[in-house]
Amino acid sequence: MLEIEGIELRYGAVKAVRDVSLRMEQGELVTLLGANGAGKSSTLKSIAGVLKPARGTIRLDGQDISGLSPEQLVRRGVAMVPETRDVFPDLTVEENLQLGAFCRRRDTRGVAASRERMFDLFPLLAERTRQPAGTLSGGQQQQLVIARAMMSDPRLLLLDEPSLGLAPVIVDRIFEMIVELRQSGVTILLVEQNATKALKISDRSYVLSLGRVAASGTSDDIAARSDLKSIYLG
Ligand SMILES: Nc1ncnc2c1ncn2[C@@H]1O[C@H](COP(=O)(O)OP(=O)(O)OP(=O)(O)O)[C@@H](O)[C@H]1O
Repeated sequence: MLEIEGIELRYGAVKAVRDVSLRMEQGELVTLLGANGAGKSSTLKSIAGVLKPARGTIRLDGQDISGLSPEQLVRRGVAMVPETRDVFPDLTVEENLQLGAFCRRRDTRGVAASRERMFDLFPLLAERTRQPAGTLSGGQQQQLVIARAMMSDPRLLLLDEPSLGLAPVIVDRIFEMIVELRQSGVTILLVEQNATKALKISDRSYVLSLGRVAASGTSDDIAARSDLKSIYLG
């Protein structure tokens, strides 16, 4: 479904990613691990069209998508939940969710079905539809940004550090929700500092170091390699 070949990503003179290649099959849950600054977020941003590769290609279903805008990519089924977890604080939970469906406004039935699906998965949001999103707790806001991304009915969901800064009990719930989303058929690329938990729920993993792939394999194999821990734990 997704093939990244030899991408280089830059912020001006800074090379954030030097040479990353990765592949994902439809329905897989893949984790990207790496210390701070390894290039994980930049890789996600390039798939979502936020950062254009200076070199290399990104293909979705065999088509080169490296020049497309974030909006074009949402229409092609790619949604990203950035690390910044930014809700629209003055808008209600309901309004935040509806904004996630901006690219399928005419599909009223489909949007209503997605909304019901998200309320099943995130019952806390169903109880708070009229509440301004800025008044939700951190864990609730994380649920809202995942649900908002899911309102575009993506086939590929990019999740950047969904557990960051949350209490352990909430982190467990977020991980359960990721597993439920995956079971519903969404392909997921997950960036996580919480390596132990991420390796437990994912099929395969890539370990990034200084903008390159240092190792890749099944998550069980990566978890068993003690030599990699110092690389991804920093
Ligand atoms: N907006 C930016 N401008 C300049 N340099 C940046 C910018 N964003 C990231 N970088 C640099 O690019 C490199 C890779 O950053 P990136 O955020 O992709 O890493 P990461 O693995 O996601 O780390 P973290 O967990 O800290 O987010 C780092 O050296 C970082 O300082």
